[in-house]
Amino acid sequence: MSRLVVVSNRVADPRKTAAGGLAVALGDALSTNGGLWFGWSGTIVEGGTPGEGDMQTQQAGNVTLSTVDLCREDYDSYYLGYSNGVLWPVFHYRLDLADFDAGFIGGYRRVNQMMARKLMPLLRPDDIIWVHDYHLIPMAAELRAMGCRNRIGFFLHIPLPPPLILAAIPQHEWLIRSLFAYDLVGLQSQADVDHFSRYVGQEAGAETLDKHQFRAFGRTVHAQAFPIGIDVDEFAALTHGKDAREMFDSMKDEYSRRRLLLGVERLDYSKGLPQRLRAFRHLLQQYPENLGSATLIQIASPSREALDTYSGLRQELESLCGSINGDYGELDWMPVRYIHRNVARKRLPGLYRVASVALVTPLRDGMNLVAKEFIAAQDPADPGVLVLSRFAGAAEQLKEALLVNPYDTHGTAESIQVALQMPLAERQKRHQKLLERIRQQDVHWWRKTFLQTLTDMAPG
Ligand SMILES: O=P(O)(O)OC[C@H]1O[C@H](O[C@H]2O[C@H](CO)[C@@H](O)[C@H](O)[C@H]2O)[C@H](O)[C@@H](O)[C@@H]1O
Ligand SMILES: O=c1ccn([C@@H]2O[C@H](COP(=O)(O)OP(=O)(O)O)[C@@H](O)[C@H]2O)c(=O)[nH]1
Repeated sequence: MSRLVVVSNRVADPRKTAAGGLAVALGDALSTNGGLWFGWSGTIVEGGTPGEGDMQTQQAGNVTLSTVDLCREDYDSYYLGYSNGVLWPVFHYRLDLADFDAGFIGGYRRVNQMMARKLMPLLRPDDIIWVHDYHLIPMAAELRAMGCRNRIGFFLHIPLPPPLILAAIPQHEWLIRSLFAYDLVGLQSQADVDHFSRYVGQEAGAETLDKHQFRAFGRTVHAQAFPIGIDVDEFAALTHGKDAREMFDSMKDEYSRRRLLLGVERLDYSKGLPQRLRAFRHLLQQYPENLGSATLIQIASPSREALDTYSGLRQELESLCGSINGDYGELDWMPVRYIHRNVARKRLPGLYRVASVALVTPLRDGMNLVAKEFIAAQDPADPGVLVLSRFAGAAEQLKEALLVNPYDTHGTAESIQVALQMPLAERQKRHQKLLERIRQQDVHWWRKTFLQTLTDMAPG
């Protein structure tokens, strides 16, 4: 059997819990059959040389972790600058937040070249290589230029926007041409595949060979949706673990008297947090029976804080939470409990299970694993209700959630009220169907279908 080599910006010990959907899913994918996980170490070296970085290797069970340090200049231009200052906002349809500083692209290319140079000697001829996410789009092209003939697949964890939004990136043509160095390109949703198909047709004159095969730049690439999932059984088991039980026991008394609404995410502008808080304020104003009862716990874990857009968002959010508590709070009840810290993943199931309603209302999201974790953690006899943005990748699958438009404050507040009032029989029916869906396409399905499709392909 071929060895699996996973390449991603974030690398995490699969035996430990990690925040961020990508690290969690890849840890799971690798620990099934073992392999090599290669990427950034998370270390930033002050005063180091651009394009250079020390490499460390360690063994974590059956997974070898090989990671490379980045110098400050590379981190600033590759990670903060191009990946999270250009690609992240544009791919999430936020041209207004992009910083098209011409200096960033040099660092992005330099780090991709360095990563390819460091990875090349570690590769064996029959390795299957699986590259992840927007940080590393040119990785296959760099490896091919160094003579790599292995099968290489790519998975984009974030949305792919429509052609005219993508075309705002000065290097859009080069980025998409780079994707044709892969044998297989995986996307989260059918909407993303449609955008890819339209882009390559309109901007690159690609020939569509069949619904998955596109020919351009002298190469054929296979592009298909592989919606990422979670390990449902592992997550359900976590729900009965010591940490989750402690969390559940400490909360259940209070929330048997009140109603808990829950939001869990990185503090990111793609997650629609200010819009959600405005909808919650509207709920309290419009449906006063919720006063003294409905409580929103909002966990917003720190993320990419060196970028101004993220620190500005934090201020906006804190001001909104403060004003809702100031306007509606009582001595014995505060409507919003806001936590700007990461909560350990093993404790989250206890919180999910106490909640009557989960608010997963991103403005755009590649998938959103929190939505799936919430479903997995519910008690089927008395399940909570998922309020889900129609703009999350997960909405293509989770049709029995209450789908909302997060830009519509009134409509979202009304749906939250419907969720709070939903009769038990309807909650059970919706939950049963949602659970079936996340079981059908879980993280094992995701790994197996992607890798089987890649393995079955003749190397290009
Ligand atoms: O590595 P960070 O900069 O700290 O950010 C964390 C991760 O955020 C993004 O996650 C995405 O992947 C999830 C799993 O497929 C998906 O459910 C979610 O919708 C995406 O936002 C990012 O794509 C990862 O590269 C980051 O590691
Ligand atoms: O305080 C937190 C916040 C989030 N997460 C985990 O981080 C992942 C977030 O993945 P998602 O796909 O929802 O969004 P992303 O952050 O990857 O954009 C999920 O597994 C969450 O359980 C966590 O462990 N602690």
